[in-house]
Amino acid sequence: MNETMIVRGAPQEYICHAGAWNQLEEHLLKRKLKKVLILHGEKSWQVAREFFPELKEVGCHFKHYKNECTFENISYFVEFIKENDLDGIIAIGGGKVLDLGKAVAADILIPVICLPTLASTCAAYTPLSVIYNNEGAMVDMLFFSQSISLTLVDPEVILNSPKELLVAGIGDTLAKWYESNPVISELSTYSAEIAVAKFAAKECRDNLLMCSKQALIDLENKELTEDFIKIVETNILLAGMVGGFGDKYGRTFGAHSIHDAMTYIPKTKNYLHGNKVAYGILVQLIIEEKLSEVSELIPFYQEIGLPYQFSSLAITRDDLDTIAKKANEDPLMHLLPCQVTKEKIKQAMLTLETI
Ligand SMILES: NC(=O)c1ccc[n+]([C@@H]2O[C@H](COP(=O)([O-])OP(=O)(O)OC[C@H]3O[C@@H](n4cnc5c(N)ncnc54)[C@H](O)[C@@H]3O)[C@@H](O)[C@H]2O)c1
Ligand SMILES: [Zn+2]
Repeated sequence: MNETMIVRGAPQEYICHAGAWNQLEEHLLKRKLKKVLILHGEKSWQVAREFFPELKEVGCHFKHYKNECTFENISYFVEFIKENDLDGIIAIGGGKVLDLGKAVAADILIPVICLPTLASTCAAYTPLSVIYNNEGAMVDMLFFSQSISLTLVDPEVILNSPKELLVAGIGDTLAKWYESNPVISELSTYSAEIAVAKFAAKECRDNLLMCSKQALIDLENKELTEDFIKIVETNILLAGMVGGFGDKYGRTFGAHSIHDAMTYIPKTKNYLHGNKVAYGILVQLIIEEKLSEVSELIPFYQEIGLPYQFSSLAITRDDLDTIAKKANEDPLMHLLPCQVTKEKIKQAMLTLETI
């Protein structure tokens, strides 16, 4: 293997423990930040505000964002920061608000501090943002040359998040292994970067299969346990490492191609990203003729409530041709080391229905 790979960094500092947010002001002062924008979502702030520490020496401008992480929102907050002469951003909430905070900070090269309120994505780890338009369609993905300055994960805050978002995060993170492994396995030798990505992807799968059930019970009982913290860190930190180190070998392949194709069926809009990706993992495994892995995963899906049949995602047989066609048009689908056709994709979805 002789190709250039880019390792995209972790946050400059990543700290995860109960009460981690309480040291926020110390971290701001260490960074010589004096006046910051506190960017938050609406629903997430209802949960986050009771955990957010009082800042005595640092000036704060609280603003909540609306809609999506759009280019318009990025420009709006860039201007707001310039007008108010602010020197840093604290982004609090789910993946969308963290992505917005990172994109604004990267545009004017000021530090961004991420305080996740969900463990549904690795957005609190990665130096990249997914950009949408106002209608909610994804339009771009921006990679930044600056890392997040600090990620403060307080698992106690995440213990107050909705169960279905953690389940979806588990589905999305599970794909890290099932998508990267077939592509990495094709390489006769691989670099140190890919070795780290592969290790992280395997840890993701092993932790999720081992600890998810208990972590979801703990979430329901609001009990901060080792299993719960393990799942939080798996979805945020380990998931981020797969893409961060694996570069194009750690990105999204088959399962996400199925997900993306499903987004062309409007009635699936209300189903969470991670749920559709989880379904896509099973379709991908059938295309790869790994039926024993499908049989191993289905009891896990049943246990934690991930969908394994298209009917659970409001899809009917009439939609299968569209999904198969769209997925087959995605070049990433064809990075899988087996022949993929639209007939094979459709047949995989039909086979899954019978398992
Ligand atoms: N940058 C990256 O590396 C990366 C990776 C994966 C996904 N993403 C992006 O992340 C976004 C998805 O993120 P998400 O799944 O976190 O969803 P989200 O940010 O849309 O949040 C989902 C909903 O949950 C609410 N919420 C947040 N915290 C809450 C809490 N504690 N309690 C109750 N409600 C709460 C939010 O207000 C929102 O309504 C997408 O835009 C996706 O493209 C980015
Ligand atoms: Zn995903």
